Amino acid sequence: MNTIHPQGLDEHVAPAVMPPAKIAIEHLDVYYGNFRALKDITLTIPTGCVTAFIGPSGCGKSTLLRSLNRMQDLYPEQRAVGTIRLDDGTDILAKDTDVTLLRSRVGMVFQRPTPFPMSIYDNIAYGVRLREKLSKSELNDRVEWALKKSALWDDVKDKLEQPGTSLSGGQQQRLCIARGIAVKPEVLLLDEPCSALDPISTARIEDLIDELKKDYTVVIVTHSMQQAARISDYTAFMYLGELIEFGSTQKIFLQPEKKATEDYITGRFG
Ligand SMILES: Nc1ncnc2c1ncn2[C@@H]1O[C@H](COP(=O)(O)OP(=O)(O)OP(=O)(O)O)[C@@H](O)[C@H]1O
Repeated sequence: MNTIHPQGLDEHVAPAVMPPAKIAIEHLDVYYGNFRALKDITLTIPTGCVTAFIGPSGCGKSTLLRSLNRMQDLYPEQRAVGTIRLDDGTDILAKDTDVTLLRSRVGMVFQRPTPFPMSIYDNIAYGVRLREKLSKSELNDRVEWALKKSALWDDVKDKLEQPGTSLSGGQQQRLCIARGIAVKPEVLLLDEPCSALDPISTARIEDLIDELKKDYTVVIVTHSMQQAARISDYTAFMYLGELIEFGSTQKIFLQPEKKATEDYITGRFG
């Protein structure tokens, strides 16, 4: 089979047995008005791994990612139908599920860095204050912890009162990741987190994702197959709203079972 062997692929050998599901998606359809953007998706997201969603533009990667913390709720014309369960049995799409609590368990970082219009410190502390009653020193510790985890502490420790928007693009994205992990989510959803970044900032975020999977389950949408190969343990290939193939990243890149996957991986379309 004619496949490519991207750099970094060898470093990510998925466990021989797939870890238990952190999130189990069953028969998921998502609609924008009458348009069915996701078609009968069934997929498990393994615990403590990085799972990448890849596929050509418009195939439904972001739609699938956004359904994992019910972003569709924010738009009346969008509708998700099916079942998505967390490992403790929480039915993510159920009407009576507490969406605020869900989003603190399943956090999201967007494509473009979106610091809040407040200080670096408050960008991190804001979500924590909403959810937990911490003393000032506990809050300071949490802010420091999140900034250290996001490899940003050394850059900002002397200017925590400056606006988040005063940072560079790459630093702002690390700030958004710090904000995401400060509330201690179980799952971190990353929607093309490097698309607005230069190669050096991208490399730092990729290193960070590698670190984060020690504590979190990470799901990432990426346009870059090289990036998927470098950082993910499992890969889901999507096409026209369907899940075509899911497996270890090694297998998807080196021995895809479906012709469409092979064609995409080898650059014949997309
Ligand atoms: N707000 C919306 N209203 C109507 N249709 C939408 C909306 N957002 C996405 N779609 C459609 O749903 C389908 C899936 O879009 P989605 O953004 O999930 O794809 P994607 O794979 O993430 O694409 P890209 O790689 O370009 O970001 C596409 O056909 C898109 O046109």
